[in-house]
Amino acid sequence: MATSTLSQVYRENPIHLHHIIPLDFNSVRTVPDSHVWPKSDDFSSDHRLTIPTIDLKDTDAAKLVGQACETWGAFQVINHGIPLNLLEEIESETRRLFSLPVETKMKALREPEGATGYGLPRISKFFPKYMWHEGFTIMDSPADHARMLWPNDNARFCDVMERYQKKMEAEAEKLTNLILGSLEITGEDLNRDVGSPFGAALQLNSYPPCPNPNRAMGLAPHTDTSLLTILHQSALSGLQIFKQGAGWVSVRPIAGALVVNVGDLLHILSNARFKSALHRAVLNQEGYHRLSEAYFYGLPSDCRVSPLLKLLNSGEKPRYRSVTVKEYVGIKSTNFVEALSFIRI
Ligand SMILES: O=C(O)CCC(=O)C(=O)O
Ligand SMILES: [Fe+2]
Repeated sequence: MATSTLSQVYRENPIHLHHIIPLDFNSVRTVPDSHVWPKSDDFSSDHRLTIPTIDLKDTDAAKLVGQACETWGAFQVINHGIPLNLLEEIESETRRLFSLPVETKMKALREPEGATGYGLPRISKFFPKYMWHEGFTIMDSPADHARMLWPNDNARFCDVMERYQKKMEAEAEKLTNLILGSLEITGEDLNRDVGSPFGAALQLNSYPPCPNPNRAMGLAPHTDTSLLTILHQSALSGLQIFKQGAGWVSVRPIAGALVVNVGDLLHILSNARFKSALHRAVLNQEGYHRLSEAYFYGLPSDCRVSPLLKLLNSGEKPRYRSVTVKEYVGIKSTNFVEALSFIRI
């Protein structure tokens, strides 16, 4: 297998254990002070505005995804070709994992310098308060951690995760070609500039029922360090995208749809034509357990990214200097949402 994009870099940027171990969410009746976020933050989003939903069978799909990436940095897709029963399977295996007793989940805890396994979101270290979130990260095969969770009964989990990653890889490649196609850039142009193959990670997210969802944060605002991210969310709203001039906008769950968002790497390659979407997840108000599965489609750590040659040849001035993925992930792991401005020309 190709080296995973992030695993080497994470090894060089270890995280302290207290930023890895999630709370035992079942054992608390009130939100502990460590998890209370400032009241001033408004978690609601009551306007009707939302990201576009694009039918991939539409003959105009390339144009529509291009527009959505320019104006929102995110959109939903239907008729994407991922079988509905696979979406149901990934959700039910995600639920099975997070429903395990906390002592069992702790057996698969991510190592301080590791990239995969159970734990808090990596972005926790940037915030003074903890998030109401537990996650499980997979790169390539989940077998090692799955064996710690289910010593004798992990075949189904591994099978679903592996099939899902394969389908997502093909879907992500198709979407990347469609998005770049809207700029008349082909897969070959991309390969010439950045090389291949791609690197990826699958992140399972769990937002347990919260005694006071208005004072706790599911997943704090961030952009993804991917080319693009494909997210499947359970039938509960929670994901919000920040839109300049409008504020936080909710992404309504549509049964069978997938959410796609532009990550920082595509932002750089497109010379900021496509915007990496600032997004967050708020908690369910009715006390339901929300789940999501995010597939990060990125580039291996030694790839060099800069605005694509074809754009520059057409007269655009580069807005970002060239960086390796490894270097960019390092910049992001210290500067977080400011990372792009550190490489701006
Ligand atoms: O759960 C969600 O809706 C968002 C997840 C997300 O942004 C992520 O995993 O990076
Ligand atoms: Fe994200």
